[in-house]
Amino acid sequence: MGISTGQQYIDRVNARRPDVFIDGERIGAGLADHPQFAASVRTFARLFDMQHDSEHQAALTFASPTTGDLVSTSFLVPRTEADLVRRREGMRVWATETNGFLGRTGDYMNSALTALAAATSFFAQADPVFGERIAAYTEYVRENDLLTAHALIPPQTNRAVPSSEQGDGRIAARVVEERADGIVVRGARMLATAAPIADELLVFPSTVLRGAPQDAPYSYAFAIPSDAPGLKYYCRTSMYGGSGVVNEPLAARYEEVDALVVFDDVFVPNDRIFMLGNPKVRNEWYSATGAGQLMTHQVACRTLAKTEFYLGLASEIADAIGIEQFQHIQEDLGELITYVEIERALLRAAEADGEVNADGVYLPRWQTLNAARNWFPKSVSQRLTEIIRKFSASGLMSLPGEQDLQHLDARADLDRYLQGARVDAETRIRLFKLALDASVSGFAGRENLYEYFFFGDPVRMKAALVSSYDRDPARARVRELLARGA
Ligand SMILES: Cc1cc2nc3c(=O)[nH]c(=O)nc-3n(C[C@H](O)[C@H](O)[C@H](O)COP(=O)(O)OP(=O)(O)OC[C@H]3O[C@@H](n4cnc5c(N)ncnc54)[C@H](O)[C@@H]3O)c2cc1C
Repeated sequence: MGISTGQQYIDRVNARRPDVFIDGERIGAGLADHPQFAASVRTFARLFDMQHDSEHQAALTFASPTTGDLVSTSFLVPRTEADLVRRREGMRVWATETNGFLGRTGDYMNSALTALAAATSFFAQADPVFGERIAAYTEYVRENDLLTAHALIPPQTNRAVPSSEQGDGRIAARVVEERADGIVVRGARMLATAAPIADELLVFPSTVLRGAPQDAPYSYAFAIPSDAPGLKYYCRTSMYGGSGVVNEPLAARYEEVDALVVFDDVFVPNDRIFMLGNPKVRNEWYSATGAGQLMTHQVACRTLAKTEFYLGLASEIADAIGIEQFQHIQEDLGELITYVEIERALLRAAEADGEVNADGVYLPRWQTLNAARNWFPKSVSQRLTEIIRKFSASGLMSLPGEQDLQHLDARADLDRYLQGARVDAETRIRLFKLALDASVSGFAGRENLYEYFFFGDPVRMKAALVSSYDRDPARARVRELLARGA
């Protein structure tokens, strides 16, 4: 079958029966038409359609190795640097279309699946059958062009103790029964973005939490359809207020729902279980399989597109209200340019310095990507919004609604008093509404939080960076200098 159209994706969303709670309503079907989900579904549908667009098809697709049908480039197993570049070209198209605001485009988890499906030696440590299952599952997702969401971390009840000790061990999702044909899972996972409108939910290990031997019931990796019986989603209130693309230009397009996921005795058949028990092997799920590398490569493409967007937005604002000549404004514009160029350089360096692993997969250089994923959340992402607020100042609040512009009694005042240095009032209002949605609105606040915690807790990620980085050569040079004679 190969690549889906947007309509096929919408039909799938409407055909499913997920158990979804939002704002006091329990929705059992028809999510694509529901006001809380319709906008995000439309955006994802547009991404599916782009795969059929002659302008983008060469970048977004390749011929399936099993059927010859066109499938997403995010499933291309990189064997050479050129393959990695090809993957990046595909990811760049979607990241540019969504300006980096949509974190759950299909290529993110497709990248993880691609690496896991090729990680034969990793799965051989536990049981090769897990490797065979995830390869078959990845082929299923690839050939049917399914959208996957993921849930990785246990609820935040008490971070001072492991999952096995939270609420008598009855809070975090755990295996409560092992049957001949599969497992039964009960409990919760903290958050899954876009899960109610995805086709499949991947319930994989956390990127930062490490399992100890007593965590065996909490140690697993599996996939289920997003409307599997017993699965429930408790969604947060939407960040999109429903007032249209002029008033909420980003939220109206890129709001992704986030949801607490509850497993009420969910049955997972054997062919969808990719790891069971074995916390030690599970701890290396991302690092020893290449999944961490391919996922981070996708994220680095996305965050580059986002940083470029903020550079464009800051430049438009500076020009619109005549502040570009001030030195501190130029300093910030220079900072944004530097971010864009460093991010681009990190991506290229990771690709160029990649290596072929034991399974013959050419992976981007981890140390470079690890630096990128530690650097962006704390140093770059928070500055993007801060710079827009600083440039825009009260312009972010002096913003009448779209309807006021149409009011005959108001129009003359608004045209006069809200014009910019080089733009008319209507253009300026639209630009500043975009700035508001990019820096101050609920949508912007959620994006800030998202980027900060995207890969996990930045504090523990930094600790992992330090412990995994080979500092010996640098330390040896210091010792050598100290030992030198005159
Ligand atoms: C908008 C958004 C979307 C998300 N989407 C998804 C998704 O689709 N799928 C998914 O699986 N996850 C998702 N997440 C969750 C994300 O992975 C987590 O936010 C991240 O891993 C941090 O975990 P936490 O939120 O539970 O924070 P916690 O671990 O509870 O941390 C809270 C605070 O306590 C500190 N802390 C806690 N424990 C320790 C410790 N042992 N050592 C030092 N400091 C500690 C942290 O530094 C932090 O400051 C999303 C998060 C956000 C904000």
